[in-house]
Amino acid sequence: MNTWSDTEIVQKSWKRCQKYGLRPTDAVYDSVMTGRRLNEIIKENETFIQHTVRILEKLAPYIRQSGHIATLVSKDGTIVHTAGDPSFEEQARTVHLQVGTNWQERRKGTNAMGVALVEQKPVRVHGAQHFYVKNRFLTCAASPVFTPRGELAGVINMSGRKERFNPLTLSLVSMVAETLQSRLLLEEAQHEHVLTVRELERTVDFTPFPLVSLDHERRIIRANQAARRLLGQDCIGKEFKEKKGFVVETISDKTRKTWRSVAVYKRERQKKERLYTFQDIAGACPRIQHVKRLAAKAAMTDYPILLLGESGTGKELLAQSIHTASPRADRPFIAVNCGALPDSLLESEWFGYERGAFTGARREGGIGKFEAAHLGTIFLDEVGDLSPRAQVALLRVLQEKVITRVGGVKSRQVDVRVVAATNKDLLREVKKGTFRTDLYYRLKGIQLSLPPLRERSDIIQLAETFLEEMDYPSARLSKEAQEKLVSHSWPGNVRELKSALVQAAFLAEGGDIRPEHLQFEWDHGDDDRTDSVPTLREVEIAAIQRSLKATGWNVSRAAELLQIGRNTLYRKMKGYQIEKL
Ligand SMILES: Nc1ncnc2c1ncn2[C@@H]1O[C@H](COP(=O)(O)OP(=O)(O)OP(=O)(O)O)[C@@H](O)[C@H]1O
Repeated sequence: MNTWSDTEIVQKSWKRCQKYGLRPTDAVYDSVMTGRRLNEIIKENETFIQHTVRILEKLAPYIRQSGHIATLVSKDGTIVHTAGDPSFEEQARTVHLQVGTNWQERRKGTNAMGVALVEQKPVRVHGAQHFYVKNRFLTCAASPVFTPRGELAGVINMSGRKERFNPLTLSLVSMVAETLQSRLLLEEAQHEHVLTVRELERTVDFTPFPLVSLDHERRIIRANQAARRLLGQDCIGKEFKEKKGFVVETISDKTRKTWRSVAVYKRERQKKERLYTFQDIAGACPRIQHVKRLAAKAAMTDYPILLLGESGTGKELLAQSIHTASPRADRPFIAVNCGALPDSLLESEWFGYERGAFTGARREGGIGKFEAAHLGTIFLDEVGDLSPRAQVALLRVLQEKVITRVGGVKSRQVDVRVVAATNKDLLREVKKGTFRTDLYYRLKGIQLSLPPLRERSDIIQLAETFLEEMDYPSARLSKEAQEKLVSHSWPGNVRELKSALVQAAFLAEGGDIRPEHLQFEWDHGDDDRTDSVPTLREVEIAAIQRSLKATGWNVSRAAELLQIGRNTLYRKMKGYQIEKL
């Protein structure tokens, strides 16, 4: 700061003082604040004072030798701390250069502390530049201090007798001010850091995925609740041992010198496109084991297989597993939904069509399901729902092993292995005359029946296996939840079980699954009134319509909501004549 600008700043200050009505020769009115009010101000400036004390301690020998005292001033002008030459302190008191006095320009006229508060820059006021005559024995230099957010925190000042003037004092107060600012900034950064860590800890505790932070020696420094449940409540500080499902990722700072790791629980999701194998069929129940054994044997033959079982018992899963275990494994597996097909589309869908076969047909013609399955396996799902016409068509292709595309004349050989499935009692349909006897025997080379879930002895193990495979690995079944699972009637079988567990694991938020987390679609409790009971048909129609409306008529998603198979839904829609308007 040069003398010229000092002079200019001082002149401006004098003008302000005159405007306030101050006169240089007047007695200065000082009220020295003490007691509670002073304590309050000191408390407000606590951090500021603590940092100043530490810095001034280092400068104490110089300040003492220079015959000055240093003062720290709050942003409202009150001196909140002093340090320096005791011999000068006494004289300083004559003008109340002491803790508790306010040195605002308005009160004490032009002075370095007051002017620095107004101008918010470093300033020197020497001897006669002071407005009040009484203060003219002083030489003072002051610098403002700002908070990390750029707000004025106060002023640091050094005052001495004018004979002890030293041009470097202004630089010194500026340096002290800068050091103070750095300390305030550092402290704020530390606070921020602590807050960020706490915020992070709270947030990660709410995620059901286990998350662990490790130091550079792979010791656990943080673990969320889900991880603590998995690794033990006392895992902090212990060495992290590789655990199945955890993937460790290393994080380093910019210098690449400091680093730590996070261990995230990531169970690889099954690839959707992959066909199921026998390994995917979970269950320790002797009945399911028996079916698996027979199916594995049957896979090696070329006999047709008929799978029987309620909806959601795993018929398609078993059909795919038979294919993948068979010599045809590297050939196509084509699934055909027999219930979903109107008679008018049957032939073109199954046998294909030649170009120009019908209006709207693709130019190049289309390949049918049987041709697509050539040398592989065709899975005829919901085969019990075939119309009489479709039954005839199927019987023919099974007998002759040739197909003719719609609009074509050429016969084509097809070599397919047939696996059919139904949730109907096919023999009863045969007896009723709704299913052809000859077709029944064609399909029933080897018959396998899948047990309904309520008759299986491994519901709990099955549920635990599914939970393990899910994205909520820490969810465990409480005793009471296990009892609820076992006593449920499982109309939707394994599909319903899976869906109920996804919902339960989600509701449990990483904790144990309790009975109230298990919600079954048809579980509405007891209602004793008989007059308002809707018929099952009404309930079904309403549920189907609601699910279709909710999913914008996406049949697959509606079926998921209803926890029934897509095929079953199609069948029900057909039966109840539910159509999109
Ligand atoms: N034993 C099992 N192990 C693992 N998952 C199973 C098992 N049984 C069934 N599932 C699962 O249950 C769901 C329903 O199985 P799938 O579609 O094979 O039944 P479905 O009997 O063909 O049903 P629908 O007759 O309604 O078509 C699928 O998600 C399947 O993976």
